Amino acid sequence: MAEQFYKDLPKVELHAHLNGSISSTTTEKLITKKPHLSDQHNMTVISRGQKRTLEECFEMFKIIHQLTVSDEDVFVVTKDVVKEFAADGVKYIELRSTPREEKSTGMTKKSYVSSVLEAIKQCKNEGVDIDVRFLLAIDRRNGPTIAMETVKLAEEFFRSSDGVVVGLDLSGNPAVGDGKNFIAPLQAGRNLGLKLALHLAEIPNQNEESEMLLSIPPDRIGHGTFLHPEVGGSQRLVDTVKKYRIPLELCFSSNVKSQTISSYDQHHFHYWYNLGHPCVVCTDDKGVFGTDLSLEYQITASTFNLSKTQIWDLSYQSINCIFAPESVKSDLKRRWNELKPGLFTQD
Ligand SMILES: CNc1ncnc2c1ncn2[C@@H]1O[C@H](COP(=O)(O)O)[C@@H](O)[C@H]1O
Ligand SMILES: [Zn+2]
Repeated sequence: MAEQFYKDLPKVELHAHLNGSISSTTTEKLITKKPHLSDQHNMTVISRGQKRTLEECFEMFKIIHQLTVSDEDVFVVTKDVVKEFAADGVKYIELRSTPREEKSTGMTKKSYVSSVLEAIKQCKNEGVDIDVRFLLAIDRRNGPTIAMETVKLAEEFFRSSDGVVVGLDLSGNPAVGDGKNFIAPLQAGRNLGLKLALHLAEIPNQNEESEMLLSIPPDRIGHGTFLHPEVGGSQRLVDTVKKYRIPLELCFSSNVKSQTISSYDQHHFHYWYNLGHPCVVCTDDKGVFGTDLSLEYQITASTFNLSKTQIWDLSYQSINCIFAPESVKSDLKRRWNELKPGLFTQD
């Protein structure tokens, strides 16, 4: 549990996968309806001090996906996840999720997205204090044809969701498939006005793929762990990211627990933060990695010795990286400034 300062700090969450963000309370709720999966419960979260390989994490997602197989499941999960982020002091979130179909329950990719959006709408109507936007995710293991279908679906909801659907994500096991196959669908999405948040260089030795994906260019980068030369990336990749000033979504617990990074102090936050490059602290999968955004900010502060003012600035700067329009950014900045005095008179 994070200290009160980090909980009270108003925060923006820009990298959260819906099915990776399910809390153990919600998992229990889902398992009650699916007793045959009851022995899977402890398979959905990596406990404190434990680690897995990234490959093992993707096995965990297969188990979690068995728990969310109907529109009702997706609706329940979205509502709970949104409320949990709000309770943690997150004021603006961009959730992302891969539309899935399930013949046995009649769930289609379209109804999946509708269920997510309905849950978001209900949270708003209930007065939950958080602005929620949504990115449709492309899972790289499903290939470019499905990716193009996802872009089409995103386009439909982009037009009809009153600004809630703002873009596309490229994710999934980075060791599967080739990123260059997704350039065309991603570019098509971009031409439609959808913003792009792409997982990039989450594992080593993907310089060629990273270079191609950066040429689009994306609006934000997920992880970017192996972009810089010190870890086998290249100066050219760094220069491209700097040239376009593409913000990085950084997820400490995710990278350490899935072992793409050996320890917190080795995290590439250090490299990019020292360059003055936009860095956004995120959770990735708060359920799987047993974390929340407050804790991720606290880890950032304690690992890199950042003052409360520096942490405040980090949170404030993240507002510049959201996909919602400028007017939303101004509103959030006003909100942050209103909350600031209360936060700094506590000690
Ligand atoms: C740990 N690092 C990661 N790297 C890449 N992709 C990840 C990921 N963590 C999650 N996902 C992606 O998000 C899906 C689960 O949420 P949704 O079913 O879409 O809501 C995973 O199946 C994977 O495609
Ligand atoms: Zn991710």
